[in-house]
Amino acid sequence: MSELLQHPDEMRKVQARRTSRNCEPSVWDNPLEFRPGRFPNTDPNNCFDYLGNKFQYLPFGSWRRICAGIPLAGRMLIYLLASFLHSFEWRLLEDTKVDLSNKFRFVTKKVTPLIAIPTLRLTKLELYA
Ligand code: HEM
Repeated sequence: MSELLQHPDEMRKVQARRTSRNCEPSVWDNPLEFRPGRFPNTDPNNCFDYLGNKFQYLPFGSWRRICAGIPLAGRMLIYLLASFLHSFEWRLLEDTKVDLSNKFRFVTKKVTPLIAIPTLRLTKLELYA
């Protein structure tokens, strides 16, 4: 990855150069590659913390209006995902190909919605209560 951008003026320049696919190779190493492992902040040298200090990655906003729910979201999202994976088998509709392309609007959305079908995998219905 190229050098980090930390100043708002630098970030504005980057935003101005952004392509319609919302990717910036000078900031992100191979930005179109699906590589979720680049985000977790387990490595102290990793710049991708989400606390609003690094302007190339602001999923919760920054500064005065930064998301008030970061601590809750940080804990709950993992729990929610783990519960979904633990409690259900997931499959796609027949002949579905996963399309990871996105459209950049106010929020980034998938071009093709992904329909995933859950089926129960726990042994007792009470466990879903
Ligand atoms: C993955 C989950 C979440 C994401 C990605 C997210 C993202 C954001 C973003 C981008 C903002 C706007 C920041 C700005 O204006 O600069 C925001 C604001 C806010 N979020 Fe979240 N949020 C999440 C979960 C939550 C949760 C769980 C809560 C509360 C339980 C919450 C409460 C708030 C509040 C109250 C604001 C307004 C803060 C203000 O304007 O002062 N968020 N969030």
